[in-house]
Amino acid sequence: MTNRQLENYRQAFEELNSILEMNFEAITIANSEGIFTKISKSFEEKFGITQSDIIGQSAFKLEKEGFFDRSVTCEVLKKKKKVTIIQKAAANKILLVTGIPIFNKNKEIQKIINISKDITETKKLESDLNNLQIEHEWLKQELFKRTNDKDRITYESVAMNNIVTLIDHVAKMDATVLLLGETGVGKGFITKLVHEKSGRRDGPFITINCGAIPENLLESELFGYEKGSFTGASKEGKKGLFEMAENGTIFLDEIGDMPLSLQVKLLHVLDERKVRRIGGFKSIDVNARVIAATNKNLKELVKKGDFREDLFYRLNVVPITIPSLRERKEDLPSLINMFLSKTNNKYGVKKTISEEAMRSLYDYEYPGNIRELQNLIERLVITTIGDKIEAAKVFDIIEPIQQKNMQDIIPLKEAVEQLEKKLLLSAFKKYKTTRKVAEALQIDQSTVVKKANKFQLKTNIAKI
Ligand SMILES: Nc1ncnc2c1ncn2[C@@H]1O[C@H](COP(=O)(O)OP(=O)(O)OP(=O)(O)O)[C@@H](O)[C@H]1O
Repeated sequence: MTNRQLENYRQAFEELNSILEMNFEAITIANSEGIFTKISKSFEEKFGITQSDIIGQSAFKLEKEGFFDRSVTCEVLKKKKKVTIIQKAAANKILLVTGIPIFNKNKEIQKIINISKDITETKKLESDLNNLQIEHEWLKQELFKRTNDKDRITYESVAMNNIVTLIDHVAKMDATVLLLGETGVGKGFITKLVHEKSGRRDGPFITINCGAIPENLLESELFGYEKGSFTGASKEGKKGLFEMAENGTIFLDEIGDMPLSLQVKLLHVLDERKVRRIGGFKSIDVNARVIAATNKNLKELVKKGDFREDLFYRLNVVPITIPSLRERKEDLPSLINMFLSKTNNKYGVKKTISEEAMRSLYDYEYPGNIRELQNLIERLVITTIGDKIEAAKVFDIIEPIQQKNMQDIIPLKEAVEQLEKKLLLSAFKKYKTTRKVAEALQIDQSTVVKKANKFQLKTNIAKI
């Protein structure tokens, strides 16, 4: 080698070293066996890895030991070409590494130069952006749902969640639904939901309270009449509600109060899917989904002969029992907040509820269920002078109601059952398990389970 060649090599070596000393790129160099021979100063500084950690070490060994999750040097040696990968390295760093093979004249890999860029921050930003995009999408959907469904169903309880799941499923089928439950639990509300979730949502939603209308009027309302069919009938005749509900849903509220004579007619309409107006001879096709509701025990009415058994089975295709508010107190806080915000909006005020007031609202039994809660919140908002509804105000309203309820004369058996149910509820709230409840009430555990089932207490009963 001439002096000049030697000098050229020395200069090239110095140039390479000064590149490696520069602070902008993190570089490592490995030989044809994947052993690291050099690392740049910036590599040391950026990733806190010292020469002694890596020089003389095999990339294969470091990969195996988990020094980094995958090695670009190994991949270049395998693929024999330039490779770019994302690598998880020490100190939770994420690196974008490009490995460039340097070939000798026999086209064998002589060295591999790896250039690493720290993209930890970029990756984090990318993941944050991704999360934000998901959140944004969710919020958009939620906003859409809320603006398109102003009277959204509010619940937290497992019992109501099961009902909503069932409704989602049943709504799409055209089956008759029978809603059962105490007054004010939301039977009408749920019926509307079934209609809105069904394929009939663009059709009419017709409601009739079968208990509030005199028998002869109810008949003409439901089935319509032909002109001149009775004194006082309009000259043109009138369409009945079944006809008006064409392609939609008809909600027969308080079905338990429907007079027996009309029950026969209703059964006929349900069986034949045809209706005949009063005074008419023509049968008119009926294409309406029927949803019925009652707060009465239909089986008892059947036993007493007040409700037709065949109609009961005809309606009881999909029975859904909505539990009372007492049995799903988990729903109370969100219902209270929802009614509070609705009432605030209605009256243009911004009342809040103190924690203690919230607790007293929670402890109340709500014989009138959600309707009573709704009215109670409205009364509280209207009668509270300041901005905060306090417990004293709640008691002002609740206590007289409670006293009134106590004064009601009801059959002794019913009163005893009410007390039993109340006791069981309080005991479950406190003791959680049937064993402890049985101990506290000094009865058998099997009696506790039997009574909890009888009263449909949807407590998460742990049978221990
Ligand atoms: N889960 C709910 N979320 C929000 N509002 C509800 C809910 N359930 C019921 N409501 C509201 O409570 C009130 C009473 O409900 P609804 O009239 O449907 O009860 P009901 O069981 O049909 O009563 P009744 O047997 O006396 O006819 C309504 O104003 C309804 O909008």
